[in-house]
Amino acid sequence: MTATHTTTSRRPPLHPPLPFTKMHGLGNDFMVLDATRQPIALRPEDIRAMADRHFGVGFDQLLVVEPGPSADVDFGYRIFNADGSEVEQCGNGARCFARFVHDQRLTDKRRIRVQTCAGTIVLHVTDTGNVQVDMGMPRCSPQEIPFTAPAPALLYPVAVGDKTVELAVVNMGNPHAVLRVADVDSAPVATLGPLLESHPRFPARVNVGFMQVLAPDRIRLRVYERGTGETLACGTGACAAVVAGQRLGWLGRQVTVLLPGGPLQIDWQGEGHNVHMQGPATRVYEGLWHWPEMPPAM
Ligand SMILES: N[C@@H](CCC[C@H](N)C(=O)O)C(=O)O
Repeated sequence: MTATHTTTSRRPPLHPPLPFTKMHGLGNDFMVLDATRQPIALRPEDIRAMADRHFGVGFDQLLVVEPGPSADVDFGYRIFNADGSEVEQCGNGARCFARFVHDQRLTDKRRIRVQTCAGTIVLHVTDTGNVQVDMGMPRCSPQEIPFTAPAPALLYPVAVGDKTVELAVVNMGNPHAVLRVADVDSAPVATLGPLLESHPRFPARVNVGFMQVLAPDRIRLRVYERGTGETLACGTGACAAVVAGQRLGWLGRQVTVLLPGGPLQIDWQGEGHNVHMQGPATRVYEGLWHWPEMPPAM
């Protein structure tokens, strides 16, 4: 999919409506487009218009299903945040992706290999309709996040305004910072989230997770997502929190992550292993996107 650039601010009047499916994974919601049957060209401003919760469809991320770019994968998967930025990975989106390609009869395979900007992931549709995702190997060195630090560590002090917070960093295809808090209900997600998201030590910006450890196999988590704001659930955020918590000795190998939208099961057998996630994927409705008339340039 390539962005189009035009010299006029008005779309051609007969631009056909675009079919889409609205889906969610534990309340992290998506507009899903099928670009396997027709090419779809969107500009960041189109995505922002679609994402608008009052004037558009409203979503946290836009997911685009594309033909597999090579013979060893079944599909391509592109992801855009509500602010129009393209991102490398989306865990809840991956589960909805699997459900979508089944519902649309694009494949009948139970094991689906998908190419993302961050590499290949493998999705497995279970008998119960849940989806298991092999999210690949986490990466934790500062340059892989990317994060500016003098040397690798498990926790980094980071100055934010007049405070210093301690955080772990994990790349799950996309960048995550994880902070441990005593109580997620009172955690400063709305204030610290955006400050860390755009902190100069994270040159590609970052998703910020606030984790409350209830037991070695149970955490609560809220995530302020890069390019979107706080969401009801973040799949890669859940994986990153479990990886960070396990490396720090706080968590075991199988953890239930309680997000505001519901629970995810995360399994990480430790260094050198891939992270596995399991959870639901829900179709909400099918719709047609009618291109808005753009206002004339002022
Ligand atoms: N909601 C997602 C993550 C989406 C991308 C993220 N906002 C980013 O910018 O990296 C998930 O479920 O993983």
